[in-house]
Amino acid sequence: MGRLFFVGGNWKCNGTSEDVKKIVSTLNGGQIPSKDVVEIVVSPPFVFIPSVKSELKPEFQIAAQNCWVKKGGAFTGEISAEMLVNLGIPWVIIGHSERRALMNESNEFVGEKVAYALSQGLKVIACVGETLEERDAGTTMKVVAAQTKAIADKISSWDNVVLAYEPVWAIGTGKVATPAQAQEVHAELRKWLETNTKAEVAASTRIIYGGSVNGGNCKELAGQKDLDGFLVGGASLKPEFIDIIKAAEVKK
Ligand SMILES: O=C[C@H](O)COP(=O)(O)O
Repeated sequence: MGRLFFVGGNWKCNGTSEDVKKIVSTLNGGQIPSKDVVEIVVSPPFVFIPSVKSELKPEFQIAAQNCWVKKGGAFTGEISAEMLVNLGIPWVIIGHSERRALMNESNEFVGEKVAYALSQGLKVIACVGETLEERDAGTTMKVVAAQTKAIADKISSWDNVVLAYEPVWAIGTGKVATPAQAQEVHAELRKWLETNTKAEVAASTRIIYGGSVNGGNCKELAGQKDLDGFLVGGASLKPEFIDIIKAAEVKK
């Protein structure tokens, strides 16, 4: 079976309730390809999830931006996977580089989180990616392989995982990876999955790209063989997110 193009919009820690209303209205008014062409997920900050969920068209699914590593309890400030399931939120982003860097989330911790979220029935957008120093040192593949291995070591199925390759140097910088740079890492990641999991997992797992994707560069990126979609930050707050969703048509 082919890999359904996937576009995620990560709103990060942005917006007021007024901003959110505007984004929702833009998304609801946009002409988007049908569900057999693209799967779309938006990830608002936790506090806005219930209103966005009730107001957005059903073509847009919801992802949380994080969840706790195990069952909820005395963990002040955290949101548990069980709570997301309880609210009918199907997806969660785990291992975003901002959390790895700013909250010191290690590869192992990210692997545990992915496993726990999956065990509760959530689908996971699992993020990996190298820093500029790591790329310059020629260690990109070593870094993303270690991040992917820490996840693979903890899970028994990749069915509900989308792997997001997000080079840290391209996030929020306007410095997008070239289509060739993105394709190279995506192909290597697929090869890693083939060698270290199963050929079927490598063939069916969607590997999406994130890092300064916008309405202007999305089509060429989408044309790359091993690139199965996007995780979009800044541009997911703007009307051009609709154009990025439409890039799925390149794969038809
Ligand atoms: O999760 C999304 C990524 O961090 C990309 O963010 P960006 O599109 O603003 O570079």
